[in-house]
Amino acid sequence: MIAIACDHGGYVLKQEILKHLDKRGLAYKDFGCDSEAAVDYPVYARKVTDAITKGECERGILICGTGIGISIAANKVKGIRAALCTDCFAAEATRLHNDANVLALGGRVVGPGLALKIVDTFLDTPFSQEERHKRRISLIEED
Ligand SMILES: O=C[C@H](O)[C@H](O)[C@H](O)COP(=O)(O)O
Repeated sequence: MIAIACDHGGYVLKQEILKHLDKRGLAYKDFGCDSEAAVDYPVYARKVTDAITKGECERGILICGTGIGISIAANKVKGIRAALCTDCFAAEATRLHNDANVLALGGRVVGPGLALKIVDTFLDTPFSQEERHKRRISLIEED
């Protein structure tokens, strides 16, 4: 199950991503927002990180205007590894190396064509399971 949320700056791109997930038959929970009316991105980041930390969802997608604020907010939560990606190389690498569990996108940065490729790359790439990457992720998780 994929948790997805956005602020007003990511709303239009989120609609494209939802259509794409529907086409692919992938299950998701949409935690809002539901229009282009201004909202506060930390609130929506928390909805997705809660769904992941509670075990309701395995992966998350967060979208704000730049992807920056919403990824900063998400990364404050222990166990969340949110990666802001603007290309497919980064999306693949962050799954292989960081086992990122949240993809952050900037609705004012990437167009829908590229964004959907980034989403597919993120969702379809497994963690490499290599020891050096596991060790580094453990170090991140230490307090
Ligand atoms: O990092 C923050 C996000 O990009 C927000 O989407 C952005 O700051 C919202 O800006 P505004 O309130 O001017 O639409």
